[in-house]
Amino acid sequence: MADASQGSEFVVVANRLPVDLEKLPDGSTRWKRSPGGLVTALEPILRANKGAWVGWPGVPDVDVEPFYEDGLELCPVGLSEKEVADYYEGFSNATLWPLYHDVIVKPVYDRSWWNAYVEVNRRFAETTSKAAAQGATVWIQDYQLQLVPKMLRMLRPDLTIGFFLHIPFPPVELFMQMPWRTEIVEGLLGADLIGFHLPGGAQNFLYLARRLAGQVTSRGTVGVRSKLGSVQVGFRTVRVGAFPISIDSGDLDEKSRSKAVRDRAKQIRKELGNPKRIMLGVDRLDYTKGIDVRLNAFRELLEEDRVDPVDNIIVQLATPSRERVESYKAMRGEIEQQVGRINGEYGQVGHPVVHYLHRPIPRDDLIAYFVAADVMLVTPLRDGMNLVAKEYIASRSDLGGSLVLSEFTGAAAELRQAYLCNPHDLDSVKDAIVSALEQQPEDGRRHMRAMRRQVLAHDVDRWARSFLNALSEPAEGAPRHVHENT
Ligand SMILES: Nc1ncnc2c1ncn2[C@@H]1O[C@H](COP(=O)(O)OP(=O)(O)O)[C@@H](O)[C@H]1O
Ligand SMILES: O=P(O)(O)OC[C@H]1O[C@H](O[C@H]2O[C@H](CO)[C@@H](O)[C@H](O)[C@H]2O)[C@H](O)[C@@H](O)[C@@H]1O
Repeated sequence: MADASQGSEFVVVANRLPVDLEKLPDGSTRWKRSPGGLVTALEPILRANKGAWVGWPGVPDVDVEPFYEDGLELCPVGLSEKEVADYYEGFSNATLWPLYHDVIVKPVYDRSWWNAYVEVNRRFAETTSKAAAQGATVWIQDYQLQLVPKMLRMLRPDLTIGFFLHIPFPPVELFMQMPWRTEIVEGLLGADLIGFHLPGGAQNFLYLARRLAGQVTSRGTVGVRSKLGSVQVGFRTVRVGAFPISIDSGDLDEKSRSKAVRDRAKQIRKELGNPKRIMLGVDRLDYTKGIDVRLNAFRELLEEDRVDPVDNIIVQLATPSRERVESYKAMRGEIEQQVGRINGEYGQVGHPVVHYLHRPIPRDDLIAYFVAADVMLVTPLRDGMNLVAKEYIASRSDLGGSLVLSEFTGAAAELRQAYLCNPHDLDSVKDAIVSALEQQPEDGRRHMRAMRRQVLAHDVDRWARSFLNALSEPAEGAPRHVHENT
């Protein structure tokens, strides 16, 4: 820590540090960038605020002291092999993740996973309590740490505590399945401000806080009364609002104009055999992302002769994710089978129609892929925001390309000029793909210009400032509960 005796004035707390420790075959280790949009969004904010980041170093059974990496102050929370299995893979990603993403796969409710979740949340709260200076601002991130706000408040009542949920907050009918629903709502209510991507999530939470308040009161613990935009917890007011996250759009815009990225984009097209149209998917390999949906839509379009396999190809870049969770293992197998089937039926020797990579791509290379792609395919069944859609738009400084975007992403609330589709309706996805492929250049430029205005004006810095400004306002201040587009 910068000054261990005093702690930091600003602390971000997230399940993962922005870097993961990688163990190499020769036994040595190195730090590499962590996967996912949360890290993409928060890293520039922490750099700008010169704060500390509390998180897990990404591998089990390592004990690392606080350290500096590339100018960031990092405070690791170690997890044992069993805690990774029960807290991260189990309760976070086989219980909460599917429950909060519309139960696309069935959530597993397991008491020993819940116990591990409570224990690890306690450890995060304790580490944060030591890292934060007197009166500091602490910003807790995401579903893995929903109990930390209350635990931290009990340890350090002097702190200002914000919480942001990066995934959808489910409607009451789904959330009520959760055996530990009251504990989770009470955990979140330890914060001064709770942020969601969209007003719908904030409304769902307010409704639940109100509903579960009855149970809390009747059990004789703290009474909670909610109104639009805020919840009264004893003498404290907890504010609840919508803050749609974004990206460092200026940086992507600038990089996309560089000669190096332009040249690499041309080289990518050449490497792919200079097809007429390149469609691109970029995702963590997650069942929420609808990678199977876009592949099915493409296969049917080829089958129906609506798309020519010589002229049109898909590149799917998929970062490995949560590989030991059963539903992720199964999905990987299914997607790889789909890719094999489409290539077997429609590819030529040396000319597949689906190019699939199961690995993370270096950042600059990724921007070059965005620049090279005629159509970006973003088809999640459910997604809190989806930063990839915004990254594609920010990278199209040439006003080229078009975006096929699922209505079930947070990004769809802002990117209204995309070819919107319902991923549960394959015809809708197929029609959106065909419209995007056949888009007239002048229409494309108009759509792209409008979407770029939105993404460039609403960048990650603005997101963080609006959340942190609201957090620093006195609790009596007007409740924030508006999406900037609504
Ligand atoms: N194959 C990949 N290689 C490199 N980066 C990737 C890859 N897939 C996704 N990413 C990055 O990870 C982040 C994903 O964020 P987002 O779309 O919000 O979804 P999530 O956080 O659920 O993974 C983006 O910054 C994106 O560029
Ligand atoms: O840490 P992992 O288990 O490897 O997962 C990576 C991250 O995935 C999720 O990202 C979400 O945050 C994005 C930014 O707000 C948002 O655009 C996206 O819709 C979400 O899915 C997860 O919420 C993070 O905690 C993970 O770090």
